Amino acid sequence: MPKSILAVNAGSSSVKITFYTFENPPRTIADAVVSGITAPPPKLKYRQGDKKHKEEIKEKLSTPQDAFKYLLQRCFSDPDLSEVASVDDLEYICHRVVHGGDYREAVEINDETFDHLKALEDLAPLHNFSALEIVRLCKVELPKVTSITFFDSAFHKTIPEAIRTYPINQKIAKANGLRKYGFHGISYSFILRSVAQFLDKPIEKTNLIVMHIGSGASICAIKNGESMDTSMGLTPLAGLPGATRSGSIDPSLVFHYTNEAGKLSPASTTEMHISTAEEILNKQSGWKALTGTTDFAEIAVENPPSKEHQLAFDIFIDRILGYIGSYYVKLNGEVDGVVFSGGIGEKSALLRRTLIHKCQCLGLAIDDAANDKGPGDEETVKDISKGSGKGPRVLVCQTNEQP
Ligand SMILES: Nc1ncnc2c1ncn2[C@@H]1O[C@H](COP(=O)(O)OP(=O)(O)O)[C@@H](O)[C@H]1O
Ligand SMILES: CC(=O)OP(=O)(O)O
Ligand SMILES: [Mg+2]
Repeated sequence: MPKSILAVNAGSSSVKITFYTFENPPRTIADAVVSGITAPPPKLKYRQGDKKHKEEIKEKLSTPQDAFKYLLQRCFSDPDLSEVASVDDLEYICHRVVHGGDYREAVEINDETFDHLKALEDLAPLHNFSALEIVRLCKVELPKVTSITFFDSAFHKTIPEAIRTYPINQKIAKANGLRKYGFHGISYSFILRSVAQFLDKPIEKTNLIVMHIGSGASICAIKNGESMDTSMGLTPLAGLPGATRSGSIDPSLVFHYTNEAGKLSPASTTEMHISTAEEILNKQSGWKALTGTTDFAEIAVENPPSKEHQLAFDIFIDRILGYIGSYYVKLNGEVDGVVFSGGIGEKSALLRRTLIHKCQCLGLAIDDAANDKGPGDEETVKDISKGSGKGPRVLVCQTNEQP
């Protein structure tokens, strides 16, 4: 039987896997996702051709590794999924790894590259740890299958020096790799390809402002088909707030918040070192700190249940607006499209409407009916703009972060 490719994406609140045929172009065989790992009970969604299935998971799955094992087990034991009945049916496993440091392209995992990625973990412990644990699990439990890691940061290798450099001592910056890397790049490159095709423009002539807004949220300015700026930085903490992340704040704030900022947080393990400051700003901030929920669907509602919910919504809108304005200017007003993607961007008509109404001065407008309807299941890109077709299009893109 022909072999398959397994793609894995361990996000902050979900693990998604997709099986593809090993051919060019690959065809999707099945995909499955466990979501709600940080807001139990976890939920399973499964799709194979026309067959769709949703359920609440009874088992306790508290880590992405648990979720990955659960997903693999489910798929291998599904009698309808005869193409992938066991490990022997897999040719490659492609892993999404958030932080690739100076790697500009994908790499095959061997002892040397794995060790290099482990060393990088200090820069992004909260984001690389889960994915690398899954890479390690595959190395040990599925040793015959080649693992390839694809990096979120690689798409942003084109960001110019003046944008990627922090104004700090450059000797220290270079020695410690302290610069803007940027993330969500697998998603941005999928969106760029899909939107350029939708607009019938060559990729290298396409200029976009793209929002990838989910539990982790970022925004990217794409000029002539290349990333020119993005809101995340050295780590995914910078820029927009998220489910549990503060986003950009005054860096001094953390020393006023606690005098233990530099100490190791209790969440650290022998393998993963996180400072108390990183723990607070990455895990105890964002919507969760403001409202108690990590689920933006409870916040983005017409009549929010509390004024804190309204405040969380208003803060998010304010921060996104700041970047749209800045990127519009950096792109010299030559913008083909403003694109919404990620769990919130794809599903919240209210957020899209609120935001675009505040961007009228840039010539952006949406068709309320098209916006309320959102994209259909099989629709990768949907145009929700109003008007003659002049000025930037407002689009929703159902992104695919599977490497
Ligand atoms: N209808 C909705 N309105 C607003 N937010 C939503 C809606 N549906 C899902 N979301 C939010 O999308 C986020 C998850 O986005 P996703 O991109 O899948 O996350 P991750 O960063 O884990 O990959 C969650 O905060 C979820 O609450
Ligand atoms: C880079 C990042 O923030 O990823 P996620 O959205 O999966 O948390
Ligand atoms: Mg995500």
